[in-house]
Amino acid sequence: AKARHFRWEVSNMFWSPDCEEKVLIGINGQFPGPTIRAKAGDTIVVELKNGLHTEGVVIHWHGIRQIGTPWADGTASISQCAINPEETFTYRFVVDKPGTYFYHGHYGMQRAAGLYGSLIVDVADGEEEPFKYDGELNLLLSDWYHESIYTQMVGLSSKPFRWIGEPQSLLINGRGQFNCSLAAAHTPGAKQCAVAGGGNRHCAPVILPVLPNKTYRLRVASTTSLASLNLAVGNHKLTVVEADGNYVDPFLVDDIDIYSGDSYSVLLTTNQNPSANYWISVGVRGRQPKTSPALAILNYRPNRASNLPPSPPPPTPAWDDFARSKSFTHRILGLAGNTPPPPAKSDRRIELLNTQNRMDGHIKWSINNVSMVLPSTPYLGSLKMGLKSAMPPSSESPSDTFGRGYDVTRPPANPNTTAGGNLYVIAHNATVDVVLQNANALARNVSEVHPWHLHGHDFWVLGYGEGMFDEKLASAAFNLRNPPLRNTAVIFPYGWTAIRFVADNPGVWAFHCHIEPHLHMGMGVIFAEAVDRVGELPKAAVSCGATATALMAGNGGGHV
Ligand SMILES: O=C1O[C@H]([C@@H](O)CO)C(O)=C1O
Repeated sequence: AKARHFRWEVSNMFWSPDCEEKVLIGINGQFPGPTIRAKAGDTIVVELKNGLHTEGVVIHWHGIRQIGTPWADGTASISQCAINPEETFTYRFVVDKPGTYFYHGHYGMQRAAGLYGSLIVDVADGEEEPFKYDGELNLLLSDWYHESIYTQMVGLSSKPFRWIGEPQSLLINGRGQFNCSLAAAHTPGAKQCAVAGGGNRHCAPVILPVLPNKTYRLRVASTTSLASLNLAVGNHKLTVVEADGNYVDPFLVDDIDIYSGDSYSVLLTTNQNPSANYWISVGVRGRQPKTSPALAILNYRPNRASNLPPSPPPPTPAWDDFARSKSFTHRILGLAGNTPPPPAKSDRRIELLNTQNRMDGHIKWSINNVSMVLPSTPYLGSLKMGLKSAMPPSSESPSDTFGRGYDVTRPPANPNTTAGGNLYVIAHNATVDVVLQNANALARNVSEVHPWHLHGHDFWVLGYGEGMFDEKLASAAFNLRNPPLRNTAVIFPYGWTAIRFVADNPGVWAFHCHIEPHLHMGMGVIFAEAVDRVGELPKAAVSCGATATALMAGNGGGHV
């Protein structure tokens, strides 16, 4: 294992991800940010300079558990103080497990401003993947808005509420096509996009060169702000082998659904007519699509990349065919002999009702009727140093359950909600079940998809169900034999999802809907786990707010 050093500077820059020029957040002049490639067991060291001039920044290493380094998780207000303009913070952490990961901003809505990139961990020397392939291709998927994140955030907290709407473009490796289609020949009324991006290097479509009769590992991750996606490759089937940095029991599909926060590896064999190229198409699912699919070209060499595929791009399944989405999701299972089974019993069950609510004329998302707000002093420091005053309003223990009388099939009878910290204190090494219960939103006959992401852990997905969670029926149906390990799990409209994790990683960890505006509107909770066991905190992680004041007064108590 070795240490891999990176020196990065985050800055705003002009960029044209879909050929329309906007300002986004890049790293070292690149968008998406540089790809980190490492081997399992390596230590990653990123010296991150904030070149944004007027706002803080942090970076979260999505899917990396940060075992023993909770201060490097990169969550503002939770694991560290945001890095001030012109200052540098050093992230140092071990990537202990091979897999397909990514990193992204976790302060305000900076992820949606383009602050993201890929993080790929190969097996350690001498180890082997449980499948074979000849080559590898990487696709980082995102969605893109033409309004700035500042306009979006003001809208979300305005009275009346202004929703961000659907994205203008979908991006593959940061490249999209707005107002035109690469496949205009097959898309009535569409204007043909220039194949090379009309000379604009930012939006030239992604070309993936392959050789015939080989097997490729396609790594796919989604860091969308809102969109749930579906990816298909014309004429080719896909074998799913990895989800969120964990191997799965391989299964063959025509296409994959991918929610924000998910990552997959799929194997693709180039066994089609070698004289043609093929489309890779990424479209919207789960919400009424108003965004054109993003297209990339699977380029069978030695064909020219500019030879557009002769057949139409594979269609995205109907956005509201949830039965199809569920059957895909239910097929994801742990790999026998590789994925450890979950503990047979849990010590605690936390049931979280997800509702859309009103608060003083604003629209919010609430968990057990409390909409999450974050404190000005990050939790990891304030809890470690015992500073109660640093907590957000009404951070008294939130509830482990919600009233079973709640009707999840209808808009809330009383939509009023309050703000709070949603801070759950979890005992060291406890086995915890979390049941995420979906419900009807404010509008009638609307219940949305929410992908929930847990920091600091992988969890087993024990099961999915429809309607109100029923303890007796559900726990009998839990899959304790071969559930998949993941870090992100979706709740389907009007349904519930049950997960299990072991609290074996002291720290303060966010657990939240990965849809950027939903988190911004309060859709999350915090798990504070055995903070007394956390090692000495780097000073830079606590040099703000009440922890800075305590340190100046000499009350650090040896915690930093
Ligand atoms: O949080 C959301 O708000 C809107 C809508 O519910 C209210 O305008 C929407 O589609 C969301 O996902």
